[in-house]
Amino acid sequence: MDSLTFKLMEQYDYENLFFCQEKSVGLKAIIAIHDTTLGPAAGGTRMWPYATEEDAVGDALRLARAMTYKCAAAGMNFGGGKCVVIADPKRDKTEALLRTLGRFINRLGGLFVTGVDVGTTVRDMEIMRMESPYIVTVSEALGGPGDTAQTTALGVVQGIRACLKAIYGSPELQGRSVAVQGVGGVGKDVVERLVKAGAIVTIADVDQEKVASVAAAHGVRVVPPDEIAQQAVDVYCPCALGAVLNDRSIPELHCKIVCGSANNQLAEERHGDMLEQHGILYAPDYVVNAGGVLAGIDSFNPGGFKRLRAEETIARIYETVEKLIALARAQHIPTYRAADVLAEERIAMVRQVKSLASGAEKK
Ligand SMILES: NC(=O)c1ccc[n+]([C@@H]2O[C@H](COP(=O)([O-])OP(=O)(O)OC[C@H]3O[C@@H](n4cnc5c(N)ncnc54)[C@H](O)[C@@H]3O)[C@@H](O)[C@H]2O)c1
Repeated sequence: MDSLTFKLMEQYDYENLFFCQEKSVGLKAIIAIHDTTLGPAAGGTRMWPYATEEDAVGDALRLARAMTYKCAAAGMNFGGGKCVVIADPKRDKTEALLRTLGRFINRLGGLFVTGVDVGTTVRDMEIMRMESPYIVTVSEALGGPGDTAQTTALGVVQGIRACLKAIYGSPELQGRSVAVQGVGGVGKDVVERLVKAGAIVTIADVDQEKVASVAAAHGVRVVPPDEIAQQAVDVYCPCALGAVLNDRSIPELHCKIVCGSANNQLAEERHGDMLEQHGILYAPDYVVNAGGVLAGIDSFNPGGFKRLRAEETIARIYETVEKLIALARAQHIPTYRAADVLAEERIAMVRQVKSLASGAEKK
């Protein structure tokens, strides 16, 4: 009889689930590999004090599958994976734990490549990198992109431009109004790019120090955190939390476009349909926030990470968003669904190409 774990894996056709354990350093980690049709599985390493093992397995599987779609839609030759470490990043993180995890990842021989996620930092990746070359978001000095907030911000702004083109016929930011929720790593850089391009920006953050520093640097308007989503603007740009698009918030939105970096913005998939019914164009989060992963993956190109080359690739998020909006319009489906269709079609195409090529090799 199948175990619960196999049932979970069968649900979305996962390839592998690796459990990594080393009692002497307090390491308990799970690496989920969803689909490697396009190439090795890419995904961050998350450290979180999960209440139960089931929660950790569930998170690893869910996040690995999301990475398959993110990589496929972004045109990467990588599949989806994720590593979760069951630990409290404030209390349990040690060099020994990180290096041991690095060794486990190395043992997979490149099946899984990883970088920073919730609860881990560039410095942690540099420690893991001592044990494995398959750790990517290290500093530029070590051949990686370093902090990926700026590259993620570039992708978000490209997404905003593509949406503006679809709604107003021009991608110009000059004179367009944008409400940015959260001015942390990504949001701060989004604001800088928007202001430079002549947009009228309003910001909010629960951290008053961050708000004050961004407002002073760019002269943007500040509103309280609970008012940012309701601003009458062209674009609402969530760069803080997930699930901000829900039954309560959507009827209160006064924007034409939602495009931001926050992960899992739709509380449920049906909220993507609800946005459509309200006449709001939604740029799927996993498409527009792929800049960080694209930067990390660039490290595998000849000569290691090159900022200019990575930025050129990230700038193509504009074309991806354009393409998925066109598909959504042609097939009368919401944009979140169109993004999934794009990703699924690309995986199916590569699967077919690979089967043709292996057929040719046999001849
Ligand atoms: N950093 C990346 O490369 C990257 C890549 C992909 C996706 N993302 C996602 O983008 C989002 C932002 O990432 P980040 O790296 O800038 O994180 P961050 O922690 O640096 O910034 C988040 C900011 O949101 C603020 N915030 C929290 N709750 C808020 C609220 N209710 N209202 C307003 N502001 C609030 C925080 O104070 C913080 O300043 C996250 O959802 C993250 O998962 C980030």
